[in-house]
Amino acid sequence: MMIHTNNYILNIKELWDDVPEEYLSHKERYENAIKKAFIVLKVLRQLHTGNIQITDHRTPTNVYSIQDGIFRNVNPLLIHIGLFWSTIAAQASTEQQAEWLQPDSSMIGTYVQTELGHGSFIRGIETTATYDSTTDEFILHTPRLSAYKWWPGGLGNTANACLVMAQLYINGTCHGLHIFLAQIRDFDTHKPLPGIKVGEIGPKMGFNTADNGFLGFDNHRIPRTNMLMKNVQVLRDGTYVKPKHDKLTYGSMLLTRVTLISDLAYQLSKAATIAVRYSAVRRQSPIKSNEPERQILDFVSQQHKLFITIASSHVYRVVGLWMWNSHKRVTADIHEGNMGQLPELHALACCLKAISSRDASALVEQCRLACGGHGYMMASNLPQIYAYTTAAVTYEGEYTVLLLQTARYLVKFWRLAAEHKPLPQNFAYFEDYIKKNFEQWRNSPEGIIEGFKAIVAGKTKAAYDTLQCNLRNGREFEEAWNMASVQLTNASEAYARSLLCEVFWKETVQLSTKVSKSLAIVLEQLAELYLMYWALEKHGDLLLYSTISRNDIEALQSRYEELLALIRPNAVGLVDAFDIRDEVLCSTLGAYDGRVYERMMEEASKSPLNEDVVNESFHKYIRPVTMKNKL
Ligand SMILES: CCCCC/C=C\C/C=C\C/C=C\C/C=C\C/C=C/C(=O)SCCNC(=O)CCNC(=O)[C@H](O)C(C)(C)COP(=O)(O)OP(=O)(O)OC[C@H]1O[C@@H](n2cnc3c(N)ncnc32)[C@H](O)[C@@H]1OP(=O)(O)O
Ligand SMILES: Cc1cc2nc3c(=O)[nH]c(=O)nc-3n(C[C@H](O)[C@H](O)[C@H](O)COP(=O)(O)OP(=O)(O)OC[C@H]3O[C@@H](n4cnc5c(N)ncnc54)[C@H](O)[C@@H]3O)c2cc1C
Repeated sequence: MMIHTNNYILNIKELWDDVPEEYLSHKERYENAIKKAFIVLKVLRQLHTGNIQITDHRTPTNVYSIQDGIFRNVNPLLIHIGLFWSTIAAQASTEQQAEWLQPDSSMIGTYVQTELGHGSFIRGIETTATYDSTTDEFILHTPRLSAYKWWPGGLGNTANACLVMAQLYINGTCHGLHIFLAQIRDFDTHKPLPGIKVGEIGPKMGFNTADNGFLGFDNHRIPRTNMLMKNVQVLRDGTYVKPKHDKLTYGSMLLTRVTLISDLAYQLSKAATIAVRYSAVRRQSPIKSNEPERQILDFVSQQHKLFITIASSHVYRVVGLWMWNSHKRVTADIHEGNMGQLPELHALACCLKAISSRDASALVEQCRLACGGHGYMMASNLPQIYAYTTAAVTYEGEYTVLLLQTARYLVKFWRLAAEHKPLPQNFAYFEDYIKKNFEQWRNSPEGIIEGFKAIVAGKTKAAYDTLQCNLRNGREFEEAWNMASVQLTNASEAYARSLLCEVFWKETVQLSTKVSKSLAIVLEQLAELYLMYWALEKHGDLLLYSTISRNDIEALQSRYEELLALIRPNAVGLVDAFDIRDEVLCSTLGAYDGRVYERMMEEASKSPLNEDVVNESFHKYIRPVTMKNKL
């Protein structure tokens, strides 16, 4: 069958709600979401097996973006689709993949890593997998309360299998963290298997249909062949065959961090679409007293809040794709046994995941605030987008913890520079900074990119010097590192920003040669706006570390304001170009037709509190008090 994905899914009636999700209980929300999740899964399986084919020349990610509208919240199978299968595909041996990756598999899985006691510091994970050579099995065990798995999406009620991260023990020796496939519920009855304690963790700020769960093992046995064995093996006699790189087990986190950048770009484009369209409809106060009230989008301060969101969505789309391609390249190298590029990819993924999630949540919140009171309504969908987006600052590696990973990488290169050892080309600017080869400031995108590199060098130097000073004062390395950690994270943040500016600008300039002149102008305006915005935000750092002057900053400010005015006529067109359907935006404020007030009234009429003209609580609680006062 040939289908157009959007039309096909939009026509599946059971996927679309009559009653807004906010009015459902926690349990009803899950039940509603799981019903839809299995309809979506069926479509994905049909696409995968080729039973249905799409005519819109896009990938299953098309289904992925539509599902934001279907669920409004989160698909409880997100981790099953996004992490369970991909981890098996990346880390299981060919034989294991042949057995487990069947399209008609009974397994509904999840990725079970975090514990009550440990999330960031995964070496501290306490769940054990002990090899029993007499039975050729691993024994999974939760030794204490803090070792209970806690958080995995889909675990609470849905999953019957999972990939568990546990400490591998063979003959009393701990070989560190490894991944094991464990069945946890009966495929037929769905009851937890003996030795499994599993449940749901309760309501959260967002992700309330994600079915996050807890899990404990009481000496639960699984076959030896259930350890994921592509990169590392345990043989029948208990021989341990080491991986080529001991962090290959962390590959799923790396991949998800890369994927997330594009997902956050999409969340930003949704928030920008809602806020810009609303700002074109909403009129509030005249600019000159004798004129009619103006669209709030005409206020330059409103443009300042919104155009950076449009630009940032483009930045993260471009950089997300750039990282995706790097990931593909590095993975191909790893297949060939070459691990050389893995540390760089990890360092980039860590800081870009950290900054993209932090930027995205701050900008989504900015869009919500830019919609005034109406942005506070759930029916605007901005609170839900915020709750979804801000979770990404924490999951798949907490913000600060990831920035500190990138800092390790920067400090290594700074040490090389300080010791006058050869540096890779992309860190040659460290040497320039040490030799004080400062470029004359240029008020241009290229000048700003150079300025940001100077900030990275200056902040890395400051952090490195503090680290060395702490060491000289007799601190041990880890303690000295902790004492310098504020400066180290600052250096990482600056590094991420310089990468974002450089990649976005270069990719935009290249893209501009392939599109019409009028489109190229707008794309370059957006890219320039992004660079100017951040140069102004970080002008203090530029004054500290580059050759910028006060006059240069004033000129940047003028150019920035000029860019806001240039982008204003295209603002609505730019968000329309994100091409997000009303069914996905789910927003009274952001629909294409601009019927904001009508939609708000229509949504309000769905409130159960409007079902009765007089709510029965009046008779129970209000009237006895108010009537008594009258007497
Ligand atoms: C229809 C289609 C659907 C498609 C859907 C597709 C995608 C989904 C898109 C978006 C997902 C959206 C929503 C998902 C929602 C929720 C999912 C959430 C899941 C989770 O949160 S899973 C749990 C994640 N947990 C973490 O991330 C923990 C963070 N901690 C760590 O990663 C590590 O502990 C650490 C902080 C990196 C340190 O590790 P540790 O073992 O202590 O390391 P050290 O011994 O200190 O050594 C560091 C050393 O190792 C290098 N290193 C560390 N990690 C890696 C790595 N991943 N790769 C390569 N190298 C690594 C590091 O560089 C150090 O090297 P040195 O040379 O400096 O020593
Ligand atoms: C919505 C959501 C979905 C999730 N889904 C899953 C899932 O499917 N599977 C799964 O396994 N997990 C999942 N998680 C768990 C998630 O991966 C962890 O919450 C995350 O890795 C952070 O770990 P933590 O909660 O232990 O935070 P902590 O590490 O306890 O962080 C708390 C604070 O301590 C600081 N801190 C910690 N260590 C350091 C350090 N070394 N240096 C400096 N500061 C430090 C942090 O910066 C932070 O400020 C999910 C979490 C959320 C919120």
